[in-house]
Amino acid sequence: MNKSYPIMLQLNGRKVVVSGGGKVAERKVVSLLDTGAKVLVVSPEATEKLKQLALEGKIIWQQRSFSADDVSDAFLIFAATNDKEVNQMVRSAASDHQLVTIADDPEESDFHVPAHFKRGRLSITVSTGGASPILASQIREQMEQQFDETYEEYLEFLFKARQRILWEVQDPSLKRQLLTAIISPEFLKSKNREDDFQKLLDEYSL
Ligand SMILES: C[C@@]1(CC(=O)O)c2cc3[nH]c(cc4nc(cc5[nH]c(cc(n2)[C@H]1CCC(=O)O)[C@@](C)(CC(=O)O)[C@@H]5CCC(=O)O)C(CC(=O)O)=C4CCC(=O)O)c(CCC(=O)O)c3CC(=O)O
Ligand SMILES: NC(=O)C1=CN([C@@H]2O[C@H](COP(=O)(O)OP(=O)(O)OC[C@H]3O[C@@H](n4cnc5c(N)ncnc54)[C@H](O)[C@@H]3O)[C@@H](O)[C@H]2O)C=CC1
Repeated sequence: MNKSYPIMLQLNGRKVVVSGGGKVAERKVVSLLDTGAKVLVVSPEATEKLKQLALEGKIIWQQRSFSADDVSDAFLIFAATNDKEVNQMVRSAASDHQLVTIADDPEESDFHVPAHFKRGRLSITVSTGGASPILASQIREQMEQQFDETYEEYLEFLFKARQRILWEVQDPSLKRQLLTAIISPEFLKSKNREDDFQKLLDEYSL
């Protein structure tokens, strides 16, 4: 049974330590870039991409082997070296309250990274609980087709329209009706969402 609990973490300003600088480390680091996390990569070698990110000041790369005190004030920790013993050393260096993921040991990890993508405020994540990362990746690709770029603007519209409904409508059932109406395919496809929304509000004299 999969007992894991899905959450969206706010990492802004938090320290995230990645041990290892290979392709797995790179994939995890790239997906951390827009979170505002302070990413420290500790690894004797790094991919070209990681080196470039370090040069641009987007991450810090310390070119050396992992040492236990690297994780002392980290919020999230990725053990992503190709050395099982080093990865276990990272696990042992962390305290119980720190969140650790070990690239080659899902059972001993506090969290897994799901396949994911964003369309503005919409975030879609897919987890197979370690059964098949490739299936997770494939489902993510299918979802990317279904929820294409148009969703970014649509979500902004929904956000603003919802705020207005919450402010202006007192009656709970009308509120629900309007909140449901704005997610209809007509609004998704409309070229004049704001006008259509205003017309809808006018119908109810709002
Ligand atoms: C448990 C988990 C822990 C974690 O890393 O968080 C984990 C573990 C392992 N992955 C392994 C292999 C591969 N992982 C990928 C790809 C991804 N792996 C990701 C997540 C996760 N991988 C977590 C579970 C997620 C879930 O199942 O829901 C994704 C979704 C997210 C990301 O990494 O950002 C990203 C796709 C991103 C995307 O496309 O969207 C590929 C495909 C490729 O590289 O193209 C392969 C090769 C094919 C294969 O082996 O299946 C191995 C064996 C290593 C070895 O052989 O030594 C282990 C260890 C083990 O299973 O023991
Ligand atoms: N969780 C996942 O998504 C996946 C996990 N894996 C597993 O992840 C691990 C890493 O895979 P890759 O990135 O492909 O390997 P890689 O060989 O490309 O990179 C390994 C990195 O670890 C670094 N390293 C080695 N010893 C170190 C030490 N003592 N301290 C700090 N860094 C050290 C190396 O310099 C190198 O940068 C493997 O154990 C593999 O089994 C592989 C594929 C996917």
